[in-house]
Amino acid sequence: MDCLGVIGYGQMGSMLVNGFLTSGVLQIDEVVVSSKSKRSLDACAAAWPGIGIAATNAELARRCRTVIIAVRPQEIMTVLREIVPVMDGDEHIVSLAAGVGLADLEAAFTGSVTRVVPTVTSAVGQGTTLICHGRQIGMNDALRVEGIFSSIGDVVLVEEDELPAATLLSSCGPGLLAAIIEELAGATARASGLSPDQTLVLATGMVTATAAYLRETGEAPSDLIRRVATGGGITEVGVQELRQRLPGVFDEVFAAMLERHDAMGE
Ligand SMILES: NC(=O)c1ccc[n+]([C@@H]2O[C@H](COP(=O)([O-])OP(=O)(O)OC[C@H]3O[C@@H](n4cnc5c(N)ncnc54)[C@H](OP(=O)(O)O)[C@@H]3O)[C@@H](O)[C@H]2O)c1
Ligand code: PRO
Repeated sequence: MDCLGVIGYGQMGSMLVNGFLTSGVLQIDEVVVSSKSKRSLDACAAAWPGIGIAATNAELARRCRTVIIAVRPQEIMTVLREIVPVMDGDEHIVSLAAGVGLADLEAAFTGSVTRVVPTVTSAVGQGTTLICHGRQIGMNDALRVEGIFSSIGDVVLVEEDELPAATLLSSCGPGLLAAIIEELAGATARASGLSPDQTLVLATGMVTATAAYLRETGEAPSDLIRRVATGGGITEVGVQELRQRLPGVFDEVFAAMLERHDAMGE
């Protein structure tokens, strides 16, 4: 059987195992997991009775043709040094490590390699997984991985030089937006008698509805702003403030994050 292995049962590893098994794209006897700690492996075995548990990363690599490496970028080369010697070379390695380039991955493993950048929102079946295949990828491996990740949300293929900024938007974005929602809800609570819990419900409802409106109508954000901001009314004051300050803030935020992204692979 062509098993899929997940090395690292942390935030992403556990989210992917849950997503693939819940969606039904993979069956329980098609998935094998390894992780550093017994605690994570016990949590996995408890959540998914019958799932394959490998005692070592090398054992997982011997059992699986497709191997997703979901450890932190600083740890991926150690993992590759453990698994590559026991592999035949016709397997497919899928790296989630942000900032670790195909050149480094392909230097460690000369077979099929793919970089995948998932997003935490796939836990609720929403959001976009970015995929960038390496030079040695075959059609079957490419389609298999794209199909598996399609089961937990949208999939977009990107070139490697597009990956850093796209990662910031698709994958770091939920964290950025959560920080903005926190501020919107906090400002509302401070300016009203509403509790933080109440304003958080209002804020998440408004953000979800706004994204749905833009997606469903196809209107540009500037069109929506024109609809909301009645001339001489309230919204235009706020939008004017934000338009003055936000481009600079976001350029600075992106510059800092891109610098960190590029340093992750070092
Ligand atoms: N979080 C995101 O939203 C996100 C999005 C896109 C890409 N990524 C990428 O996904 C990767 C994982 O991120 P994460 O947020 O899931 O990190 P995380 O929660 O820290 O999980 C990393 C896991 O790796 C395991 N691990 C560490 N060394 C290992 C080894 N030698 N062998 C086997 N397992 C090992 C740890 O295992 P134990 O728990 O057993 O100690 C831990 O559970 C990173 O490369 C990150 O860049 C993350
Ligand atoms: N989460 C990982 C990080 O913050 C990679 C993209 C999203 O490093």
